[in-house]
Amino acid sequence: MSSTTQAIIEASKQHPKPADKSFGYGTAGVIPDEGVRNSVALTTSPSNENRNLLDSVVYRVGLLAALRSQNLGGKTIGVMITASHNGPEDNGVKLVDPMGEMLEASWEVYATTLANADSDEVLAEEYTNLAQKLSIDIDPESAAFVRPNVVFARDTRESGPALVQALSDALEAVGANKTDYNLMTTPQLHYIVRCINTEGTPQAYGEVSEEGYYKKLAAAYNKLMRGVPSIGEVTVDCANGVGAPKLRALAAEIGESFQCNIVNDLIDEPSKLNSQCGADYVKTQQRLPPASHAAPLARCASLDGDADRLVYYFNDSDGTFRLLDGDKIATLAASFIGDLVKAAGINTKEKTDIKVGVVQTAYANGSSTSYITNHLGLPVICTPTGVKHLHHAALKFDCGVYFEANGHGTVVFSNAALQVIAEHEAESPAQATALENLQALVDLINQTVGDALSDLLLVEVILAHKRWGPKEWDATYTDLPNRLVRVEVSDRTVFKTTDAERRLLEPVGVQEKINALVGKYKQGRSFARASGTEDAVRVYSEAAERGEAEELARLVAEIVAQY
Ligand SMILES: CC(=O)N[C@H]1[C@@H](OP(=O)(O)O)O[C@H](CO)[C@@H](O)[C@@H]1O
Ligand SMILES: [Mg+2]
Repeated sequence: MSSTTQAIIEASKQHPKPADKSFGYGTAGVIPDEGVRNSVALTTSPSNENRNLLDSVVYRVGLLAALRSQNLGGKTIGVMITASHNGPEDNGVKLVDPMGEMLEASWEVYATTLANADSDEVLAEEYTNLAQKLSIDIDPESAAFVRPNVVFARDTRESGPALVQALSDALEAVGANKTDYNLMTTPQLHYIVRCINTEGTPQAYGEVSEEGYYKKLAAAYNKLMRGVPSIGEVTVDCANGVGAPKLRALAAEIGESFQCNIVNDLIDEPSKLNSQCGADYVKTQQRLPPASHAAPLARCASLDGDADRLVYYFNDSDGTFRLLDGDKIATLAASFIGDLVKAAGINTKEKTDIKVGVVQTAYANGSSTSYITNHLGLPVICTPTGVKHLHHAALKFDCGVYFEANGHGTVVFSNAALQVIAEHEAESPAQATALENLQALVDLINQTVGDALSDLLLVEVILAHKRWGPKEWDATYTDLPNRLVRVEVSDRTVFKTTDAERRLLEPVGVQEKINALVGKYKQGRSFARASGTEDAVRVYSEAAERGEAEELARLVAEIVAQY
């Protein structure tokens, strides 16, 4: 047995895997998937149970992060400890690949294999097998040994520090270089990883530090706001999570051109995380967080617990709540960028065409899809749920705008587009201004992953440029009434979909029944798919009238419930 495997076994004894538990990789690229966490949270001593459960998972993910780094010649890999918008007693861990993307999908199975190894010895064996399969030399004494580089951070959850210890123990066992970035938002860690791996290259993404992140965003924001009158304060609900101190630091760096009123910033009270606040609360409850006391027509936004989701909303003059979700953010961003590209004169020259496109999931409101296609004249791609799918599809465009309806998304530019934007020569002062704005926009947007802080600044810039309040933004198109229902079934795995999850292949015959129902409703659309994060099937429906959308959802849910 090598000294490394011996060290792995020794350290693993401090982080034993709970018997009778198995772990999976969820839709969000988190292990364990949210279903496992949530079911654990129901036990009598939730936080202790959770901590024990995840301890072994995080230790093993640490081993995998090191292997991933070695497999990529020593490139730096990121590990983020967070459970996002979920309850404070939950936690999870995600890996970040070198360019700041989520872990390549083919590696998810390795994560699952290591996480589920039954004993310390089996774990060491699986680790060795994996290293062999990937031709990685794991002996630090060997000449071919590549020292792994791993950086990590956590959100504000109480279980975070103990899990960081588990991670750290794994990295030490395999002789990795490690840097602890302590508290960070998920997108900040993605930024750091990309900066490290591109440092000193023509693609250098920014200064490798949290300050560097603030400086980059602040400079871009201030450039875009030059000569643009302020549209006043935005109220931001930070879900009582890590986004609060980070937004405050960002706002301080920007200065007076960005006015925000931060609410729900109690990070010293961990039980308040995502409780009665945050992007998920607002989206699912369709109401203001009780702590926000916004005046009618005042702009409000909510982040989630790790600040990678953003939704906007306002109360109309008559008091009705209006949500400006990820679809509205995507359409706003796509139209603004499309206009800038045109105004910069880029698309008039055949060779330097920049094709802007939008990526959505089946949960995007049908009205948003029609608006993008018919009004903005831009192509739309629909992918399965989960940002890893959207991000991948967005890379097919020169400029790909992707958002899930729940507010997770960003804009990605291809290298060719970046080059055109950097080198294009403006032919008039108006073109020059548009071009400068486009160049600043590239810096303002966190292209590694959906980033609530970066997206917030993006929306603020666009609204200021358009001189729009939330009502004008909301008026761009009217959402079709819709309904999302959660149906508990005995085995959700029997629901198999195709066509970006919009149609069921199995159980056989169910799709035909859904089709027959949908046909009866004006502008009706409905689909059912197994959730990747909860033990349930989700049914979505929309139709021209509220009552019809509700009825359609109920009837489709009844069909699903029979299985
Ligand atoms: C309808 C819906 O909102 N689904 C969410 C939810 O996935 P499900 O697979 O539907 O449970 O959690 C994912 C992770 O946060 C998120 O990416 C996705 O949008
Ligand atoms: Mg999140």
